[in-house]
Amino acid sequence: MTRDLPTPDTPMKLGTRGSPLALAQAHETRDRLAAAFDLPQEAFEIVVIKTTGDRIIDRPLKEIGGKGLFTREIEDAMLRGDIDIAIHSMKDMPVLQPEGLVLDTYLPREDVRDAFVSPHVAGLSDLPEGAKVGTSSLRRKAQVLVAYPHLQVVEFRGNVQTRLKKLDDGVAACTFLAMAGLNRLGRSDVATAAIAPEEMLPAVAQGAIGIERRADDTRAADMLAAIHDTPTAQRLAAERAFLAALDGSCETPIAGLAELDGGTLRLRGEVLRPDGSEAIGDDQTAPVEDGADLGRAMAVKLLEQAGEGFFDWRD
Ligand SMILES: NCc1[nH]cc(CCC(=O)O)c1CC(=O)O
Repeated sequence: MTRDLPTPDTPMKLGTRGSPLALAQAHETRDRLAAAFDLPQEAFEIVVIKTTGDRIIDRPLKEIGGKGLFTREIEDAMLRGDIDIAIHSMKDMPVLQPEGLVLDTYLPREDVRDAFVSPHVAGLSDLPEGAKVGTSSLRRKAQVLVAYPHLQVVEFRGNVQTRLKKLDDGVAACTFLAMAGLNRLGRSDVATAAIAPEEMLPAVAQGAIGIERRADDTRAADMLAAIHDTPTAQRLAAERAFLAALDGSCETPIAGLAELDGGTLRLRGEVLRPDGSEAIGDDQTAPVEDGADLGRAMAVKLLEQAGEGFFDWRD
């Protein structure tokens, strides 16, 4: 493969969205590849692709197309050959990829927890009746309302700076951000507190970076194998099987977290009514090689418990 390695004249093209977090993730990927193959940074070119999801920032995501909104255009660029690989937050990735593309390389996972962010209080339990919680995440909204039905949830989008400004302006009393994103941006100072998974189970694949390639690109496959993190892959196999079996494509609040202890995988999963009136969870272990089966079985069990109409809602 050595003869095929990228050079500054023929760089490998890394496709990414242009947000500060997306760029930090692309830089991390470039640095890991450069180190693994002893190549200069110039052997990699970071190509920013503007997506519809990035352009429309004033409407709720579910109105403009939901999942895939931030990834489809990047995948099209890769299928055209404009880029060689694409770097994604796995949390935002649909469970199935388009024909001709493969998504099976993961970098070591960051902190999986959600951060509580507030200029006013230390935690959700300190907020008074009717206080506004800003989030555009259906999962976080439902989780907040299940535990704190006296709070009010308001739509909240934008990057870290925008959200902090909104908090300053009093649009909401607090918000949530993934610890992983804050850490990767070097902004863990923004977090008032990291929320334990027992209190707010994170989104499936939160904190994980995935790298997608064309199925027939053997050089990309060989190069990505050198920076792949197997424990992250084992955890995501269980979480994403859980999500897929729940049909996570629909606008459903779902949380899931797999953790490893030696050869044993522990999976916690949760489904919530979108209005936050009910949550159903499960917590099971299995040998790590059975993670995907565990995820599917847990989904089936929770769907059975939830029953008809659990996910129906009007907003
Ligand atoms: N949906 C947006 C998104 N996708 C990934 C992250 C954070 C990084 C991660 O979870 O890997 C975020 C922002 C957030 O939830 O704060």
